[in-house]
Amino acid sequence: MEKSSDGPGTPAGLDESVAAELVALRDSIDNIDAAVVHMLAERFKCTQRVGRLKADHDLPAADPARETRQIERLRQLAENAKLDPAFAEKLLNFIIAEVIRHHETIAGERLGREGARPE
Ligand SMILES: O=C(O)C(=O)C[C@]1(C(=O)O)C=C[C@@H](O)C=C1
Repeated sequence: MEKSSDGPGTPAGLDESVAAELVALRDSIDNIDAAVVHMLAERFKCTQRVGRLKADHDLPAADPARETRQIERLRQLAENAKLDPAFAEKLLNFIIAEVIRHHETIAGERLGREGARPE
């Protein structure tokens, strides 16, 4: 049987059909990862606008009631999609924590500019 000895990232000595399947699966993973990055970039564009809106109107960075609804909704979506709901919740919390950090930075920058402004 033919053995694959090269190919980027495929172990030497791997059966060719196995190597081909691995490459095909990794192609799909790369496409999915690219989609995730683009989706996240779009989400952060939205949340940066939310952050500016909140800073302009003196609203708190975090909205725990909204987060509770998002987590409930995402857990349900995950369950329907056969994805571990606990993982979905952890991922959303991770993203939201970063968003809140951005909101706080924006609010801090606004405050800094106001403080520097002559009365
Ligand atoms: O919807 C908001 O108020 C946001 O600031 C966005 C967002 C989110 O990333 O989804 C982030 C922080 C809030 O606690 C809730 C939700």
